[in-house]
Amino acid sequence: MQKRLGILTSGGDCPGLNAVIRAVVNHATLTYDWQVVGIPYATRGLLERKAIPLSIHGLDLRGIDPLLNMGGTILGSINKGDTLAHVDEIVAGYHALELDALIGIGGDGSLAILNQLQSKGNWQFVAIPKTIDNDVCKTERVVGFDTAVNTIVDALNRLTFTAASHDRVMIVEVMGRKAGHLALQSGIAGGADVILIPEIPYTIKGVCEHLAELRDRWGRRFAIVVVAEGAQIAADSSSHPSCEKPSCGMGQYIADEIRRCSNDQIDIRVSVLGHIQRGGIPSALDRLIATAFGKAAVDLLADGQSAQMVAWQNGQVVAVPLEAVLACSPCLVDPNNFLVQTARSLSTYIGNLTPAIVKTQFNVTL
Ligand SMILES: Nc1ncnc2c1ncn2[C@@H]1O[C@H](COP(=O)(O)OP(=O)(O)O)[C@@H](O)[C@H]1O
Ligand SMILES: O=P(O)(O)OC[C@H]1O[C@](O)(COP(=O)(O)O)[C@@H](O)[C@@H]1O
Ligand SMILES: [Mg+2]
Repeated sequence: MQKRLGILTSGGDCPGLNAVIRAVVNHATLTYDWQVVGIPYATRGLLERKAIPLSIHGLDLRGIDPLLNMGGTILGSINKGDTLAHVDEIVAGYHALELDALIGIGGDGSLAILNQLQSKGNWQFVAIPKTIDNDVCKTERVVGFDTAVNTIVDALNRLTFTAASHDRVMIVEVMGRKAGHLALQSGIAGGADVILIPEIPYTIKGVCEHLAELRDRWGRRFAIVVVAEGAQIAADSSSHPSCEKPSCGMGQYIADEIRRCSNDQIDIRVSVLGHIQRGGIPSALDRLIATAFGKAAVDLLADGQSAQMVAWQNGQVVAVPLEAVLACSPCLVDPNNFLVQTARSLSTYIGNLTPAIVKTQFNVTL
């Protein structure tokens, strides 16, 4: 019997979502002869009982398929709303739309919501991880992260030479309220001198001493500081911004503090990259991950499986129970991991690793 498969995108958008949709529609249609419908605006589409038929030729009637390299999501997405107050209606929406199965593409927050709905509704459901925060656990790769890292590195490339030309310190604020993967990986790849992430508290003294050392010992009169929007200061400080929402002013705060500790002797500029990090054409790697994940999700449904997430592990795409993923998400940067050590090996300042942090957050001994 022909299956009717729904697909939705949930949470913050990221590059590569349309490439997933393309892969799912193609594989489900061509290999299994299923009908695929898109559910607009995530769970809101289920609530409002909306489904859009999706064809393998994408949007263009001349047969051009723009989905592989188009940013955003043609289905729309939401990352706010009282979804869990409408569980029964959303669950009923799946059945009213006569879906036989659903693929949900989302980050840790979306997957937690979708998991509750699927277990209540007895849906056949498979998840595909996407997030520029890279904080979904049990998978080495997610859709969207690689493009966001490349976007930041591109910005760092540009900022380095203008910083050097004017002997300036450039502060670059990137996304990441709780997870610092984006700041850490782009900071290393972009040659940052200072990387501040939520998982490893920093001190202003540490930042200022490092900038002074660069100048006095190595003759470097410019520097690049990458700061995650949710970076944490080590000592309690009433003036330190907390990041409950995007654009919390972390870059500006650090700029003001460096000015203070240098007696205004350092020329500083701040760039807040903001939603530029979420947009753009997906990288080749993100298209590859998106396509492999889309195919694998369809195969899992064809195999009768449910409540699973497709994951990239040891170079293979595998299925992991959604419950197991949610039990350990969000996945934060382990302050002792090899990338942190790599940054330290270049004498990048990356905060102060204390035994207490390692013990309380990650339960490992120094
Ligand atoms: N269907 C939804 N309804 C309401 N809020 C949602 C929904 N999906 C996700 N969210 C919220 O949006 C935020 C981001 O979602 P998430 O899936 O983690 O995406 P990402 O981290 O990639 O931006 C989370 O706080 C989550 O709870
Ligand atoms: O698009 P919005 O609503 O401004 O959200 C921006 C936030 O989305 C994210 O990409 C995902 O964050 P969460 O999963 O923690 O909600 C953050 O890095 C960023 O702070
Ligand atoms: Mg998230």
